[in-house]
Amino acid sequence: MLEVSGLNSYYGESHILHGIDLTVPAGGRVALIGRNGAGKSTFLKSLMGAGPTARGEIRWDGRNLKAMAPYARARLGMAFVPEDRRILGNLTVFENLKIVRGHTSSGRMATPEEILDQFPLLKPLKERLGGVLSGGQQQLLALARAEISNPRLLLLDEPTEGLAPVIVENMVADVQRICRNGCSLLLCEQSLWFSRRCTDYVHVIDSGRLVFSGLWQELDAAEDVMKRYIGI
Ligand SMILES: Nc1ncnc2c1ncn2[C@@H]1O[C@H](COP(=O)(O)OP(=O)(O)OP(=O)(O)O)[C@@H](O)[C@H]1O
Repeated sequence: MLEVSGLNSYYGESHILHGIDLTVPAGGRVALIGRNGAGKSTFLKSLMGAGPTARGEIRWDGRNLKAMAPYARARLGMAFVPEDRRILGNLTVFENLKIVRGHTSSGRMATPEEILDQFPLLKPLKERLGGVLSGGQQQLLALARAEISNPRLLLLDEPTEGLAPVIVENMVADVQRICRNGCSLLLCEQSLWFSRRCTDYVHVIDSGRLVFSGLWQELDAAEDVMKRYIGI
């Protein structure tokens, strides 16, 4: 479904990503893990065409996305949840969900009420302004907002950063449910605990280069990679 090959990304003169090859098949659940500054956010922003200058191939169902604006990529079914979540602070939880538009190839979109039924921690906060939610509540809302658009691929940028363990545990169940409903996942994370529960395949990135790609059990066996790039 998503095929990236030879991706190089730049901020001005700064060359951040170096020749990334990565595929997310339909129904696939893929993690990209790495330390702060390794290039995870830059990779997701490159996929969305939002920020860095990207060279190389980004294909969606075989179609090159190069000339496509971010909103057009979203309409293909890519739902990007950025690290800063972008919740609209002056709108309520309900309104934040109400304003989402689905991608054109999707079937019927869920209603905000239906989505809130899936997020029991969010449901009682329906009338609360986005700006007064806790970090964890905002992250759940960002996930609900992504799910309501009925995406084919969910792109999550460090969803667990700064969140309480109980929220993170809840989020595992939410992400697993979204994937069970047929959505593919590309998860950028530093949390190994969360990543291994949500994905089957893992890439490790360091200084803008992939230094490992394989199954989780293969990563567990690659002690040098664990020590050198993940600090375990
Ligand atoms: N807008 C920008 N302009 C210039 N350089 C940037 C910009 N955003 C990020 N960088 C640099 O690109 C490199 C990769 O950053 P990126 O945010 O992609 O890393 P990351 O793996 O997502 O880590 P983090 O968890 O800290 O966000 C870093 O060296 C960072 O300083």
